[in-house]
Amino acid sequence: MKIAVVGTGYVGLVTGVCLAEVNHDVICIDTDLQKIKNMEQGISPIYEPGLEELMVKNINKGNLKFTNIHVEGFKNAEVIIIAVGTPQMPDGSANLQYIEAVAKSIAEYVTKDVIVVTKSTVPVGTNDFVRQVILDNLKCDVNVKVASNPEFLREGSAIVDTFQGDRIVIGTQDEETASILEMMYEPFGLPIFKTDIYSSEMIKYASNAFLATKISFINEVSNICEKLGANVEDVANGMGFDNRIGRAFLNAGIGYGGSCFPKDTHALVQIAGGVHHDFELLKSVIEVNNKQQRLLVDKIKARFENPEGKTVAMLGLAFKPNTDDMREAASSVLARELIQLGMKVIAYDPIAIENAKTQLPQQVIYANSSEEALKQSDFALIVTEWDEFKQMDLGKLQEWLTEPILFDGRNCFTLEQAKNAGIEYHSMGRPSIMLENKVSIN
Ligand SMILES: NC(=O)C1=CN([C@@H]2O[C@H](COP(=O)(O)OP(=O)(O)OC[C@H]3O[C@@H](n4cnc5c(N)ncnc54)[C@H](O)[C@@H]3O)[C@@H](O)[C@H]2O)C=CC1
Ligand SMILES: O=C(O)[C@H]1O[C@H](OP(=O)(O)OP(=O)(O)OC[C@H]2O[C@@H](n3ccc(=O)[nH]c3=O)[C@H](O)[C@@H]2O)[C@H](O)[C@@H](O)[C@@H]1O
Repeated sequence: MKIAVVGTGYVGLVTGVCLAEVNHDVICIDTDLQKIKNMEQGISPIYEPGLEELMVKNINKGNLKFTNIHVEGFKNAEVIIIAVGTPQMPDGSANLQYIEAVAKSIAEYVTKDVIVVTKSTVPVGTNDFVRQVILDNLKCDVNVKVASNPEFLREGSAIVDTFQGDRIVIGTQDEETASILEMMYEPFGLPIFKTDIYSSEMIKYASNAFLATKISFINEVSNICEKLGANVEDVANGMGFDNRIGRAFLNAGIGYGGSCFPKDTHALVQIAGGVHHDFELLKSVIEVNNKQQRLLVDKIKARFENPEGKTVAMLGLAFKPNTDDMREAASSVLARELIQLGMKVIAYDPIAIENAKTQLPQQVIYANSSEEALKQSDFALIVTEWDEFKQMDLGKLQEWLTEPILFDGRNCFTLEQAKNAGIEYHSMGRPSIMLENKVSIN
C-alpha cells in the first residue's frame, strides 16, 4: 500500500519505518529540511533503540523515502497518516495549528481519492474539524475519507510497541475505510478494535489519563508509606498480584514527565471543561504529580541543614530511560530548584545531554560519565533509571563522593544493596538507610 506519513517525530518516523518494514511503500514528510537531509542519509533525528537500523534497512530496500515537499509526498498516497505535534497551549488545551496546516496542505495537493488518518493525539471532534478544513479547501474533485487511529507507543520501546502493541484502534463508521486500514495493519498481526471516531479520540486521552492516575496514586501511597515505615515496592508487588489491578505503572518515583502524560492530562481536563464537566480526579492527579516532581528537593532540605554551597551529582536527565527526550523532565524542575538553593549541579545522562542543554539552567555543569560527575560532588541524586546507573557499583560512592549519600528518585537499588555498600540511601516510599550516628529522616 502507498502511504504518506506527515511529521517525522517519535510517532511519525517510527510508524513510517515500521510500515515500510512490513513492505508498504512509505514516504515520510516533514517541514524540517535538515531532518529530511539527515534521514535520507540514514541518520535518525531522535534516539530510539533499533530505529536507525530499521530505517537504513528500508531505505536500502527502496520502500522508505523522505521529502519536505508535501505535494511530492501526497502524489501517490492511498493513505495519509497525520503524526504532527499537538503541544499544550497556555490554558492546557491542545494546540491544533500543525494539524490544521497539514489538513490545508492535503486539501491543496491531493489529486486522487485518499484516506486521511489522524494518529496525533487530538481532542474529541478534531477529526470532524480536519474533514471540514479539507472539504473547505479542496482543489481537486476527489473523495477524502477521514479516520482516527491513535497511537499508544512509548518512547524508548517504540519499535517493540509498534510490532507487539496491545491493540490498534481504528475510529471510523465507514466500512470501506475500516477495511483498508485493517489491511494496512494486517501484517502486524495485532488485535484491532474498531469504533466510532469520537470514541477512538477519547480512548487515547482516557488511556493516558488512566496511566497517569495509576502513577499519581502509587506516589501518594508511597508518600504515606514513608511516614508509616512501610515499603511501597512490596505494597505495589502485593497489589499487582491482583489481575484487576496489575503491577504495571505502579512504580513510585518522582512523578511522570515526557511529551504526553503532562499535556494529555491537561488537555482532557480542558476537553471535560468544554462540556461543563469538572474532572476533579484528573486535576488531583496533575497536582500530585507537580508536587512529586520536586520531592527530592524537599528530602535534600530535610537532610541538610544548609545545602547552600554543596555540589550534587545529578544522574539522569531524560524524562525516562532509553530516550533523549527532555520534554517535561523532572530533571528540569529539580535543577532549577537546587540552583535556587545555592547548590552546584553536575549533571550526566548517557544520551540526553545535548537536549538538556536547551532546557536546564545555564549554571548546570555537564560531565562525560557518572564517575566524572560523582568524583566532583558532595552527594548524588538519581533522576532517571538508566541501566548503567542500576548496574553501578554502589560501594564506589564511598570513595568518589565527599559524603556517601544517595537520593534515589527511581528506587534503582534494593535496601540490602544500599546497606551492603555502606552508603546513606534515601529512596521513594521506603525506609532510609542511615550510617552510624545518623537518624532516619522518615
Ligand atoms: N511521543 C510519543 O511517544 C507519542 C506521541 N503521540 C502523539 O503523536 C503526535 C506527535 O508526537 P511526536 O512524534 O512526539 O511529535 P514531535 O514533536 O516529535 O514531531 C512532530 C514532527 O512534525 C513535524 N511537522 C510539524 N508541522 C508539519 C507539517 N505541516 N508538515 C510536515 N511535518 C510537520 C515537525 O517538524 C516534527 O518533526 C502528538 O499528538 C503526540 O501527542 C502519541 C503517542 C506517543
Ligand atoms: O501518548 C504518548 O505519548 C505515550 O505516553 C506514554 O509513553 P511515554 O510517555 O513514552 O513513557 P511511559 O513509559 O509511559 O512513561 C511516562 C512517564 O511516567 C513515569 N512512570 C511510568 C511508569 C511508572 O510506573 N512510574 C512512573 O513514574 C516515567 O518515568 C515517565 O516519566 C504511554 O505509556 C504511551 O502508551 C503513550 O502512547
